[in-house]
Amino acid sequence: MDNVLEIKNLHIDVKKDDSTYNVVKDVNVSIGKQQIYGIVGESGSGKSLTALSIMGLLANPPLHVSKGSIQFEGDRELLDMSFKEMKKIRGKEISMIFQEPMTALDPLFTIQDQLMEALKFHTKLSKSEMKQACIDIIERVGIPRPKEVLKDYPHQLSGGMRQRVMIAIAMLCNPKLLLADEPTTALDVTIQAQILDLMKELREDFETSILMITHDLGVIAETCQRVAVMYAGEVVEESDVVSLFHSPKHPYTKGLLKSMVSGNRHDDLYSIPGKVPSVEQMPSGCRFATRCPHVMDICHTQTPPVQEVEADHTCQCWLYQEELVKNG
Ligand SMILES: Nc1ncnc2c1ncn2[C@@H]1O[C@H](COP(=O)(O)OP(=O)(O)OP(=O)(O)O)[C@@H](O)[C@H]1O
Repeated sequence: MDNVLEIKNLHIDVKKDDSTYNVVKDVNVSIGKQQIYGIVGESGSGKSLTALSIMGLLANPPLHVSKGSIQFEGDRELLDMSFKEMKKIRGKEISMIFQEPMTALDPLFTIQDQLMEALKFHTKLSKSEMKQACIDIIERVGIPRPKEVLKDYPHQLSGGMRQRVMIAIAMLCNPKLLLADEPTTALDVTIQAQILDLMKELREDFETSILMITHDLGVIAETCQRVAVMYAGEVVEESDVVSLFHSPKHPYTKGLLKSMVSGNRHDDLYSIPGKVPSVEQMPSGCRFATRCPHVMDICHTQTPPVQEVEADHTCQCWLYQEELVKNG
């Protein structure tokens, strides 16, 4: 499968006071055409920063990409593009939707104004063609009474409808890649399922690839083909979704799965002990060592290499480097 996006060795640093800390380290992710690719991890694992760096929207300063490459459609290096070049790509070729549509939609403008703004910037359609495009996309994302809804302001719509509007704006120019950062977290469970179904339909209709960012393995199971598990700024495991759920390798992934299963059963709720380390207190060696039930001496001092543990399934953990561990 051809890739629409390839992130290679991405490093993001943050400046705090007079020091520089690493927040995203050596991330490698390849998203295939029309694939839904998931990034999963707890809060603070670097998921959003990875997505923002694709859009060229990292808050710089204090954040900056210190190393790596992000190639769009084979040979277009996003990290080398100027602000002006990225502005042309954002909303047209790569779109993004966020957790809380209320913060992304402008409360002072109608839904139609906000859709028109994107069309005016990215297309040369006439006014009547633009109006029709607005009606069509609103209808396509499953909003009833499109003509009336276009005259509404964001606060007049429910949370689920606002998220549909965000998706409509994102899909308006038929992007090749949609970045979805926790798109259903703020919604109740039934609406969550509807929005995920809508995204799966749109991927097929628009032939779009989707990067799904979530802390919820349920969302990954429901929508994605491949997945990267991120912890403290690193991808600790990467594979196709079936392999991850049936044969998880990294102790962190196993912990996430255990908390998901016990959460569904409503019995003793399991959570991984401890919390993601702050950037100032990042452990040397394996970043998960302080929380890992299988921790060994080497984990505290040396970063484990990324290893292919099964076909097309990688893991960054000393447990899978037995020979190295034995031989010191
Ligand atoms: N503007 C910023 N200034 C300083 N540090 C930041 C900034 N944004 C993020 N960070 C730090 O970078 C790390 C990764 O943040 P990021 O938002 O990517 O995590 P995340 O996995 O998306 O979590 P969440 O789901 O809570 O957004 C966190 O430790 C966070 O404190």
